[in-house]
Amino acid sequence: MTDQSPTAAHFEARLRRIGDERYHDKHPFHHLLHSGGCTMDQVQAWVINRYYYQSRIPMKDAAFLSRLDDPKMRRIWRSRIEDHDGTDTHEGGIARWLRLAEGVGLDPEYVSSGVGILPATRFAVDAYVRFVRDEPLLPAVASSLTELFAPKIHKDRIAGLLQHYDFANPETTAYFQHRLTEAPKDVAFGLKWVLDNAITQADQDAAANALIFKTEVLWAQLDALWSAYVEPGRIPPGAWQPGEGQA
Ligand SMILES: O=C(O)c1cc(C(=O)O)c2c(n1)C(=O)C(=O)c1cc(C(=O)O)[nH]c1-2
Repeated sequence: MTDQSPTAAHFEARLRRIGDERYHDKHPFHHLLHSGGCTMDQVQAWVINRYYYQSRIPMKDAAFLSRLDDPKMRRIWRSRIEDHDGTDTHEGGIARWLRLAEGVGLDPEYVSSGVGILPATRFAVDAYVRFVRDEPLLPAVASSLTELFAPKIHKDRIAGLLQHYDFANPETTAYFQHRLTEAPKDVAFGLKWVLDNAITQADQDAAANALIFKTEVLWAQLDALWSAYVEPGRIPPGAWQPGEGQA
């Protein structure tokens, strides 16, 4: 925590508590994945579905950017889009995710087509894009603050994948390695902005509720994955069937 008023410190602690209680690092699917317990079908299902989240992140950031009238804030925020889409000289997160897809045996064209995404994943991710597009700026920024809690899960994931799965190597885990520097940069700006702009109790409640909403967007995706591909293994009509989309 930085130098701040007691009210801001109290509010920041409230936001961090939401992560302690609700972030998706506590979901059993992540425990299964990071401890080496996933079958390759389950890993592939995760890579396919999580790609949909990845692919929508720069779209939600573009929607957010279009609402900003401050050029300084637009300049800061647009780096998030470049982190995912890349630039002429730097590869972005989407390309890195597709290398992970290839590494686990999937056809990257199948993965990027969006075919076979679980319905609940699509609904949750689309709800996040709409939330950021339509809600006031304060909750829109606050909803990105789950990234406060992401570096720990990315570190756990890199270590867990490297230890337990043959497909894991510096190339296939590069996506997570890059997020270790990208996410803290984003969140340093986002957290300060939220703390500076959430003045009233109603503002703070709106920001906290936005963060809770986002933890639910993440949790719902893993619940969907679990029910389709772990237990009871009920794959919804139209969703990916193991064996489809192979490289
Ligand atoms: O692997 C993860 O657990 C995880 C979580 C989150 C998150 O907390 O929303 C993001 C990411 N990864 C991520 O890689 C990423 O680029 C990202 C962007 C955002 C966002 O809300 O703008 N969250 C996340």
